[in-house]
Amino acid sequence: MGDGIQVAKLEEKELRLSEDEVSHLALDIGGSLIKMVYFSSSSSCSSDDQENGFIRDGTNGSSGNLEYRINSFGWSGTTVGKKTEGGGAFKFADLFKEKLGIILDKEITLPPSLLKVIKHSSLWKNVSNEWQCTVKPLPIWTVKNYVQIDHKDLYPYLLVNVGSGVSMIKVDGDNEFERVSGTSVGGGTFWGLGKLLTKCKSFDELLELSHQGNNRVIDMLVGDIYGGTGYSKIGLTSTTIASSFGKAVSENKELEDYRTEDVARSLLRMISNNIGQIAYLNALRFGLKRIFFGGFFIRQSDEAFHTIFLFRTTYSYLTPELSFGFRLRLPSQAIKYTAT
Ligand SMILES: Nc1ncnc2c1ncn2[C@@H]1O[C@H](COP(=O)(O)OP(=O)(O)OP(=O)(O)O)[C@@H](O)[C@H]1O
Ligand SMILES: CC(C)(CO)[C@@H](O)C(=O)NCCC(=O)O
Repeated sequence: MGDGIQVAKLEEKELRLSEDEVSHLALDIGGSLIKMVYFSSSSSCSSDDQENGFIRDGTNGSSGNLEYRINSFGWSGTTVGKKTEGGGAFKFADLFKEKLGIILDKEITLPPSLLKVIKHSSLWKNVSNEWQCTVKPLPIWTVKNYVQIDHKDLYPYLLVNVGSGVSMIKVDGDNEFERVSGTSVGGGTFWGLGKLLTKCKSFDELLELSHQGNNRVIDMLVGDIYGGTGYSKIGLTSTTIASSFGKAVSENKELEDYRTEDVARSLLRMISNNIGQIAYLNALRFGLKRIFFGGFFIRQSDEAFHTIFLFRTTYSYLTPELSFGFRLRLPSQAIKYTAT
């Protein structure tokens, strides 16, 4: 049996791997999450994964308590190929060496690894132009299409990696790229601020809460300012958010008086909108026609991605030629949202 790719769930449990089981190990130690992939000869993974050469789902523990995890790591292989990415590969290199006797082969995730992923043909190979489905419950963005990406017409594009923070990279060719922008208001902001505001214990809980909320309870909308008319003259709709959390200014309420669901929803919309806007402006800045979004923040949340896409639909009259909103969800396909 050939090598298989295993995705390990670190969770809160100790993970024990032996050299016999693992031929290669790769870690991506980010600001919020550790992603781990290992190649095993005793494979029980699906043929699909082996064929694609990608992991199906690599969400693992948070990187906050990595020191504890390294100390309790039962594996001490030295001959295994060990590849690490992300800022943590640098930060924790000494700890890996001291505690585990492992010298890390470091690579900065952004952008070389991600670029390889985008270029990799298997990412797009099952993509169909015809496939469509209805996205609920968001009436404006009702159609999403899987799209075929022409590899010969890939560049230039903007890569927006939404992790703890957000990096925006202009990619001009196979190995030609430049980090052109970023924002500290990203996935870590949603998780961190959301935790403080709602007392949620986990990201999943916070995300789930946000799906049940109504942002209009706290956000000030254009219609709240203009009333029924007038806003169309400045190219806005009554439901566009004029000011995130703006209603809280004039209402005589404390945080506890708002439903945590609504707080979480406003936060998600605020952060996603901001990312959409900055991505959009950077695409305009460099005349880029295509934007890819990656990172675990949008991977996990359709709502976040929809909100980013909404930004595009709101301002589509400005740049009709811009293809906005290709989502990277490994190993599945790119999804393009189309306004109806
Ligand atoms: N199960 C999850 N647990 C925690 N955060 C999650 C989860 N799923 C998605 N996220 C979101 O993904 C973000 C982390 O994304 P990602 O793993 O791409 O970045 P990172 O590599 O940790 O950070 P960076 O690249 O900025 O160093 C979190 O801040 C959170 O918003
Ligand atoms: C620091 C990184 C690159 C770590 O991946 C990321 O979290 C990021 O791009 N933060 C935003 C930094 C800024 O541009 O303000």
